[in-house]
Amino acid sequence: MNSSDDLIQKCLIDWRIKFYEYTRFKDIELIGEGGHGKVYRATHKNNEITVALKSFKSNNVTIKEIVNELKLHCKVDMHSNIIRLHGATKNEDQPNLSSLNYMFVLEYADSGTLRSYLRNHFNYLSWNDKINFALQIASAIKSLHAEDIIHRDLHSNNILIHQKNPQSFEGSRNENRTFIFNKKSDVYSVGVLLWELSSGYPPFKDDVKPYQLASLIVDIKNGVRETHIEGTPSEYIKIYSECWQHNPDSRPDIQQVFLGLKNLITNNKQSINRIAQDSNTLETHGSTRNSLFISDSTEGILMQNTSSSLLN
Ligand SMILES: Nc1ncnc2c1ncn2[C@@H]1O[C@H](COP(=O)(O)OP(=O)(O)OP(=O)(O)O)[C@@H](O)[C@H]1O
Repeated sequence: MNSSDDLIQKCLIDWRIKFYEYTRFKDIELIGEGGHGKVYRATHKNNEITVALKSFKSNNVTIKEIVNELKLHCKVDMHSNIIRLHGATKNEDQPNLSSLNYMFVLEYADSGTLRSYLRNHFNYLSWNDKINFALQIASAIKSLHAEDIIHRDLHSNNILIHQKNPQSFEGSRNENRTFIFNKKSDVYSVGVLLWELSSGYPPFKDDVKPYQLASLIVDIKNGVRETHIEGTPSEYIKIYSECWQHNPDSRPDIQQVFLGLKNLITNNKQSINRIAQDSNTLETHGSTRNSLFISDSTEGILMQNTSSSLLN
């Protein structure tokens, strides 16, 4: 055992993180790769639960960063919209590698990233679904900020969908970034995500050819923003426009964003009830009305971890 092993093992003990024997996993299959290393899907032999195993490339990540990421996961592990850390494992099949053959054992999200989900399913989403997704994102960031954790890298490829519920899953590991990030930077990113939920695609998607990138960045710094998508509820526009204000001090905090979205859902439900009542009244007078403009699927937030309704 080397000193890196010692550090990780100490962290597992201190933070009461469960260790799983690597041999207890079967059907291990590569499903993705990010800056830090590869991600595999696997099934635990005892209980048939599917998990994600996240590995680390020794060149790209330091032990300190891995230990920090473990601690971050532990701090926010209670939130249903943040991918749960089940524990850690170690791939002993590769004894020549450094201790970075440790892997995280994570909750598995079954429906890909938010960006790909929007690409494939946008036309099937009601406004209620979109606001519901927005609320879940705000709720996850609210719980990070409550622990004074800043995400710093929030975008639709960092949010995974599990049975239709978005789970924001990555605390940022990059401590050496040049930019200074604060909670209001996350709020800006939430504003951009809310716009993406209204459009189905990331901002300025047609303007980001390499030769246009530099001028686009200057434009954005000068306050240029995407145009609103027709049909977007005005209260929703107000929320994301406040989030992406140029001056960070003018942006709301995440709690305010969360409450704004929650009110929007409550108001929509009241509209639905009103329409349903109108509809009943009309039916008793011999006419029919099929005009529910928002499907009532907000239970997704309440029914986390059930097969029909959950949100990375
Ligand atoms: N818990 C998970 N469940 C299902 N798929 C996952 C999970 N974690 C990661 N993936 C898949 O693996 C891909 C890469 O994940 P990773 O965490 O490396 O993303 P990244 O944010 O691009 O990387 P980094 O944070 O290192 O820059 C994801 O885009 C996703 O498709």
